Amino acid sequence: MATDSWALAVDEQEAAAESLSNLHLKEEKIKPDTNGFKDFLKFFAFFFLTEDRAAQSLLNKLIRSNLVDNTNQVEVLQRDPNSPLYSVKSFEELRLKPQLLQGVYAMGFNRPSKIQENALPLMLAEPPQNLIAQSQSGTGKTAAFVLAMLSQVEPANKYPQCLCLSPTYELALQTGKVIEQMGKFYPELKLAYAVRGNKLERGQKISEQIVIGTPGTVLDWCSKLKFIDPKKIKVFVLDEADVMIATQGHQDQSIRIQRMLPRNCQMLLFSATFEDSVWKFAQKVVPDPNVIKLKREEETLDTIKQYYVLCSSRDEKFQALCNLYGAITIAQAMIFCHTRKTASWLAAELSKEGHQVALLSGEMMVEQRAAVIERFREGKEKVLVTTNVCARGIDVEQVSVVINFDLPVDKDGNPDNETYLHRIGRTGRFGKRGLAVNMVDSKHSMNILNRIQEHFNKKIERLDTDDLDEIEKIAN
Ligand SMILES: Nc1ncnc2c1ncn2[C@@H]1O[C@H](COP(=O)(O)OP(=O)(O)OP(=O)(O)O)[C@@H](O)[C@H]1O
Repeated sequence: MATDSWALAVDEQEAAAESLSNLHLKEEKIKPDTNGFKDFLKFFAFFFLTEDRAAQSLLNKLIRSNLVDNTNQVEVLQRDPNSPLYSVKSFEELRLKPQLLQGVYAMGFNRPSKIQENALPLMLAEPPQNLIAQSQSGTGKTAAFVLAMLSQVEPANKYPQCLCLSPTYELALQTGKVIEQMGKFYPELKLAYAVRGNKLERGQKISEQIVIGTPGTVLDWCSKLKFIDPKKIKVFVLDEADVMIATQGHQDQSIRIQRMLPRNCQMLLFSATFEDSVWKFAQKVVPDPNVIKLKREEETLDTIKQYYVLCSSRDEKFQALCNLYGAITIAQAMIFCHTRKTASWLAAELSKEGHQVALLSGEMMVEQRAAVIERFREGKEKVLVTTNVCARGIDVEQVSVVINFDLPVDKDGNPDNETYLHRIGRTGRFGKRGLAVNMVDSKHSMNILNRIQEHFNKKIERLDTDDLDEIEKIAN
């Protein structure tokens, strides 16, 4: 389970429990049905966990304007190991149609990203090859398959030839935007969205050459409503496979769509992660695949100075935080809390002290979260208080200090080392030095801190006034 999902689930459970206890106050005679409540929580957690993956993915897309750097090697497993392995260092080498090359350059792409170097020649080969590709979010997968689709379309044929599945309506719109941008100099090329709410007349046929949509609607359009003739599809893309299979029903619908396509249709599947379930699904929908993988860039703690501060209550932790701010100048800090209740309390207290504070938490709409992150990036706020929703995948270069107001724990109350790494990995990026301060307020949390130290085999020192000069240099 993704740890950020866990934090969301914590928040949702907290909210659910609260609203339920309010109900009990009003209707004292009604005894809670504890089993029913547990089922309700399970449903709640499941709903938010699956929703959360799609929301996180959308958030990443909204706040990202650049490629994510990755110096790891690309691993390529070819279907036919005897055929030469091609990779390209420039877009010209791909012999794209001039309108497309123009579109690529207009987007500001000078050269292919690491994953694109290998994926593009494979996807554009003659005959086109099937591909399963995995690389971390932001490494250029979307741009790669969009280019592949645009290259294979015959604009003169006024029927769907490329079909792309996305896990949600919002993600489909984002990919659609990339298609529109890249195909800007190709006016005869049209795109249709097969998403809920997009109602067409019965008996109508779609003339757009590219269709992007969610599995349920695409399935209806291909089978029941017959808006699309699946036998004419040349390229089938399954995007965000890891997010897709987290939603119930999407897996079956995708497989049913895939079964309707012609045998020689090119099948492409993309995913940011490759757990077993994704891999099994990928093999079901992509026959005879080539496989490309790019390992995630490892986060390390080498450039981060870690300290802890001993307190005895939440108020004392807050006081310690104020003392820290009083003692040193901190350029920009991210503060992590376990629940959104604590996060909003802390944000309010810090504001009262005169800090410019931004609050980011799970109940916000993705667009709102993206706007908060953008403002923080621009330096409009100097402190960002958040829960785990924000622990992953967000690059805010100027963050010099990360504060764990609450240490990260999993659902059983054990140290959550992965989340610790992701949280404090927000600082000390790109070779710069960073500072992490952990607030410890009980024997239990001291024990958690000790276990985190052991796990990473890195000493976390107690913060002492003698250290202030040293940490000021990092924090400012
Ligand atoms: N060759 C390139 N040169 C410069 N920028 C690029 C290149 N390819 C993609 N980008 C840009 O990098 C960002 C990330 O690319 P893209 O969205 O394709 O990644 P992704 O791997 O599909 O991410 P996600 O998994 O989140 O969908 C986008 O802003 C995109 O415009």
